[in-house]
Amino acid sequence: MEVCCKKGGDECYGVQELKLLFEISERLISSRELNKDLTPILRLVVEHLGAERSFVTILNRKSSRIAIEAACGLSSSQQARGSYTLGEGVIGRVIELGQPVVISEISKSKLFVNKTKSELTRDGQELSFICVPLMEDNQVNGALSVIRIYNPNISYEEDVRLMSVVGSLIASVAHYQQEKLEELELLRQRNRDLKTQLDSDLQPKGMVGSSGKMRDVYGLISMVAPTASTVLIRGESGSGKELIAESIHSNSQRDKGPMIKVNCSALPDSLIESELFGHEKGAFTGADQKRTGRFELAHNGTIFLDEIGDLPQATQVKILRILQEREFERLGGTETIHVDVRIIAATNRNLEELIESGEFREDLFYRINVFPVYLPPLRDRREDIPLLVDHFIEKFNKRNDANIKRITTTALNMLMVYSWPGNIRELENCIERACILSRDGVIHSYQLPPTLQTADSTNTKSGGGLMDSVERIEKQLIIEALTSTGGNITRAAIQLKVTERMLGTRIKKYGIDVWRFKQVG
Ligand SMILES: Nc1ncnc2c1ncn2[C@@H]1O[C@H](COP(=O)(O)OP(=O)(O)OP(=O)(O)O)[C@@H](O)[C@H]1O
Repeated sequence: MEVCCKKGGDECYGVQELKLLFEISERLISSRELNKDLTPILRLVVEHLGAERSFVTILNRKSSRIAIEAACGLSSSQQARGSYTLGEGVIGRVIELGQPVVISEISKSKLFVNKTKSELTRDGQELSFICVPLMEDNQVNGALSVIRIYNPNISYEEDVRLMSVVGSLIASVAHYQQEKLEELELLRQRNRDLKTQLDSDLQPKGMVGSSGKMRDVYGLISMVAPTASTVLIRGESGSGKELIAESIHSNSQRDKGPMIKVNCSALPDSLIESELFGHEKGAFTGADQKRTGRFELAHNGTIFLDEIGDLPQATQVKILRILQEREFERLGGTETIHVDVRIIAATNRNLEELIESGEFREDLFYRINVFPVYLPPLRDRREDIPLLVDHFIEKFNKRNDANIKRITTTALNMLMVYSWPGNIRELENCIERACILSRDGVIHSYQLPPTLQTADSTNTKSGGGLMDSVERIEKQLIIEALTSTGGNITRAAIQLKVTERMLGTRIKKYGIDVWRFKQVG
């Protein structure tokens, strides 16, 4: 096949052209992000044509604005300035009319608006501007432009022809990628909407935490709440069992009915039955009036039996009967009382072990263990800590009419590494205390309780004396200042209101590695 050969030399122009187009199409086909991959393609065009610069402008159909998408030979500020309206300047006109335009000497042209504020001549030589439309399906989506040194002996026809081919390659891939991106963005948006809807549907009111483990719990709650099933909530003390019970009740069909709470471990054995089932007048010494028990009070609602593992054996039998037959008698009474009550039980004890040791009835266990919900301890869902901290700060700000704005990174880090044996209750107390201690609207690490001030979390050896505590606080303050100033000793010293020299001495004394705080990039 004979290739159109306009120039002589080692390699004829037609073969070079084909090579260029082949390389450009290969790059375009394998491109994943066109705007990133366009610059090397423009570089190839610039090199091939011996040009100065080249850039691609894209028309945004919604705003009718034209902006530079990628460039070779333009600085980022020049690129940012390259914004046109339809019909404005050469580029605006090419895109509006869908026709190529060539300006042989741009310094003499009125049409060339030079929005990018680039040089109009190069070393005293005139520059030419060649601009072709990017067409796809008879629609103009943008333009490909090249600026090269003016040479009256070169025909621009060749350049326009080559650039039109490159332009149509870019346009078809851009169009395809644009469609794919729009489709992907649409799917992402739909996914986000569904997720938000699902999260807000599932997350019970007043419950904070979006960790995977908590989302599983929310899922279980949303499934079991509308049913009449007995629920057993298991989890360590302070992990939020009562909150879960409340949300099961408020999301059930009994939400208009009462929610009665009984802490089975708080009542002595002698009182528990009278508390739960009530008593008739004269049932025992001191029972000078009839009393309605909690089960009766919970009629048409929910009863929450907290710490069910602490119930005495005799009471366990009566609860079993209620679960099976929904009936009981008051202490000292003969009348059988029927109730419509949903039971939610909770425990932080190992019921299986209690069954083994004979302290808990196996038949009752199977009756209450219909739908167990296991609440993970806080140390297993540390990602919820920042959200919980914000939640509690807001809660205490409201309650105390205070204005605590934030917690320092060091303090938050200490909360993140602590093991939280008392779970969310302990975290809540810890934040309440720190909010009271804070004097500058910020929670600092030294305002956290001593249990958190361990060698592990502060990286200091713990000691018991006053001087040890002072040193620990001093070190923490220095670390916080270095963290907030990105390791800038001058600014850290100003923040701490000490001289740089004094700060330097302390940094040395505590062996603080300042480089650790330097911001990268
Ligand atoms: N997910 C949560 N979001 C916000 N606050 C929570 C959450 N979980 C628990 N809390 C708060 O933590 C405290 C302890 O929670 P709760 O009383 O429900 O724990 P518990 O497991 O029932 O404790 P115990 O076993 O000691 O009875 C409460 O003040 C509660 O409001």
